Amino acid sequence: MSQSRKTDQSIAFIGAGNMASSIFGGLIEDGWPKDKIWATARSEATLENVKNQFGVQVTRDNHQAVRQSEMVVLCVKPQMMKAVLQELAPTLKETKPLLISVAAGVSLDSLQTWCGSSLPIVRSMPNTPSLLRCGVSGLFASAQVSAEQKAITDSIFKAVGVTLWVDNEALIDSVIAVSGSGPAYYFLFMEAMTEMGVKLGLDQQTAEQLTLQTALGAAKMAVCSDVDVRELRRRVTSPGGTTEQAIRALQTGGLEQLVEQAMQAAVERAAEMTRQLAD
Ligand SMILES: NC(=O)C1=CN([C@@H]2O[C@H](COP(=O)(O)OP(=O)(O)OC[C@H]3O[C@@H](n4cnc5c(N)ncnc54)[C@H](OP(=O)(O)O)[C@@H]3O)[C@@H](O)[C@H]2O)C=CC1
Ligand SMILES: O=C(O)[C@@H]1CCC=N1
Repeated sequence: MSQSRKTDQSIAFIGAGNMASSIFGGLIEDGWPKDKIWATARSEATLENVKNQFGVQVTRDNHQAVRQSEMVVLCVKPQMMKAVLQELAPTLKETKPLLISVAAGVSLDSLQTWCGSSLPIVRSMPNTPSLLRCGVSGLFASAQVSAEQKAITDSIFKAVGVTLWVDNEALIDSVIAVSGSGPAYYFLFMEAMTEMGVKLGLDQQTAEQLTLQTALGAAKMAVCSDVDVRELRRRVTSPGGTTEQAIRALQTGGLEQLVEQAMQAAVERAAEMTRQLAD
């Protein structure tokens, strides 16, 4: 269990979808007591699923969850955030919890305005591998967040992976482009490799297993090795061999430029959402 965490504190997740369940699933794996985790959602179906799968406390009443908790993790869609916070404002004013938002494209200024009182707020950008405690989260704290609250926030996200603090809020959009959205880029690559494996005559299951185990092995090597990924790639690429031809096809097809365009598009969308959602 993580050392700096105060296990007597309760934590409320407002929204119990993909990201919230990835985080509280990881927290439970890390030994966080289930009875100190609250999750809310709109539908009974979501709450029932979450209760059955994770055994956390559930309610459709956001106020009830917030009243029970010292920390509130906001895990609704960016477009829902304003309505949720404005509705919760009186309770937040009364209980003054630490707020942690996971939403892409919602600024600290907007969050502060919508909750109607000056609260300590952390913006986080985790990713879904948090469910397996293999996540990575970028974090940025508002000026009101104390050193102790920063340490607790850090321990929450460390329970589900690696944490990195950025010193400028705008960099959260860069974190989104790299690691928040990043798992989807790799999944797309895996989809394409599996599909081509099938076209090359392998059955679906074999193609998929070869692809996934290769992705896992490559990621593990990249993380564990003491040489960089360029060198790891060089070691696979025998001069005059097969990999050289495959890499040449990827590079002449514009892979690097495509990655740049994709990540730029993610950053631009985050900035656009920030402008659209602010008022
Ligand atoms: N998915 C990802 O990889 C990442 C997502 N994020 C951020 O996480 C946030 C959530 O995304 P994600 O988990 O994918 O979305 P989901 O749609 O999976 O989850 C949203 C949840 O919010 C609940 N909800 C909606 N309205 C309310 C309300 N008024 N009160 C309480 N709960 C409510 C929904 O309830 P119900 O189930 O009943 O509809 C649902 O459980 C977003 O802001 C996103 O930017 C950040 C990093 C990565
Ligand atoms: O696609 C999104 O907007 C969210 C944020 C990062 C990953 N999913």
